Amino acid sequence: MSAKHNLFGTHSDWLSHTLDNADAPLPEIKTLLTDGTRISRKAVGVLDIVPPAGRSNPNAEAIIVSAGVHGNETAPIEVLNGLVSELIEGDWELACPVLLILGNPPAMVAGERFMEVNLNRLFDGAHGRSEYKGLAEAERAQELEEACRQFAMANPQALSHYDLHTAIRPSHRERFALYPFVEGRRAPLDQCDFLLEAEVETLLLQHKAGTTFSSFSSSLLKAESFTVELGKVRPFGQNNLGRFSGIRDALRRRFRGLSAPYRKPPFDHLTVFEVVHEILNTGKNFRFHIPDDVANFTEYQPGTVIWEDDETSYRVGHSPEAIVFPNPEVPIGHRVGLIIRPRTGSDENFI
Ligand SMILES: O=C(O)CCC(=O)N[C@@H](CCC(=O)O)C(=O)O
Ligand SMILES: [Zn+2]
Repeated sequence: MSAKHNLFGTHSDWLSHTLDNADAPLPEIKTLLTDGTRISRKAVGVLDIVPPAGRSNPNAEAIIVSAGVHGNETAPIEVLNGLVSELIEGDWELACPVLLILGNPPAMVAGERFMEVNLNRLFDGAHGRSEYKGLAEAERAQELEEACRQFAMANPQALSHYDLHTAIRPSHRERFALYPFVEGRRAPLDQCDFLLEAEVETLLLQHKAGTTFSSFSSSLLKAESFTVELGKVRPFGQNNLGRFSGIRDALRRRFRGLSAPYRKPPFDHLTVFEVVHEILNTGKNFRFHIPDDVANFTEYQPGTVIWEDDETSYRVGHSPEAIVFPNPEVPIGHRVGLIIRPRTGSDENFI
């Protein structure tokens, strides 16, 4: 079934339509696929897709998947675009409502992480702060929050959100997920199974709520949300998509409402770390003592000074700690990196 539809104008697919209309305030447009699946393009890069009434949703769920919240993290964008093309071509049938998002189209066109301000620091209402007034990324954060809210209200099933990224630095662990902090929350077994199915074998437990997209959906929409890091930042067309087949196949399986496959080695258990410290650029003569290009999960021994400023410093505690996302080139108040250590006493079945 090759569906005739008007979603992408003259463009061959969702991604080329999004890139070509990156700055356009397009009105909502709806279409019906030949199998009765309804697709609404809510805004540029935002597709709300609902299976036909009466089709069973065996996992009783609704799913939000976002990519391109950072414009230069292109592989997950290509993965999501491929899944949309498959669905529209009728290669498989959708079982559950999905909201698919390409987060920052102007930054995708520019091949940049962001244009004026990091979109992934503007959620959970942070877009309303006076310093972000009038910035396109603040408006986009608000638009995405609203699209997610409407989707969650229209679909009261169990909600999951996967915000797909790739990392700036190399990494000793190629794929890892971050689980936003919500008081008392523990990652359910079926979410751990999904991460392993996607070949994500490492989980980082955040220690406090933040203003990322996954933190917003987790705390405000009560979704099971994860930021998922799937490899390294590369420009469009330069990704080895073979390295992203895990997430592609796992998402397709979920979209089709199939049950999870059994865990298979080497992806049969998650290694869990907890965030123990968030490094912020304090602006008070802030000095970062980690080289710029160090790989994620590089370990530091007890006593190592990680950063200092004119008032305070951070030193590794009694056991080794590792760095994730080292990046001192951020504005004052923004995250320079996360300090993590292996979680002790984790329960294999219920993290
Ligand atoms: O590689 C890097 O330094 C950044 C990769 C990235 O964009 N990571 C996300 C993580 C969001 C979270 O903490 O959930 C980000 O920094 O926004
Ligand atoms: Zn990112």
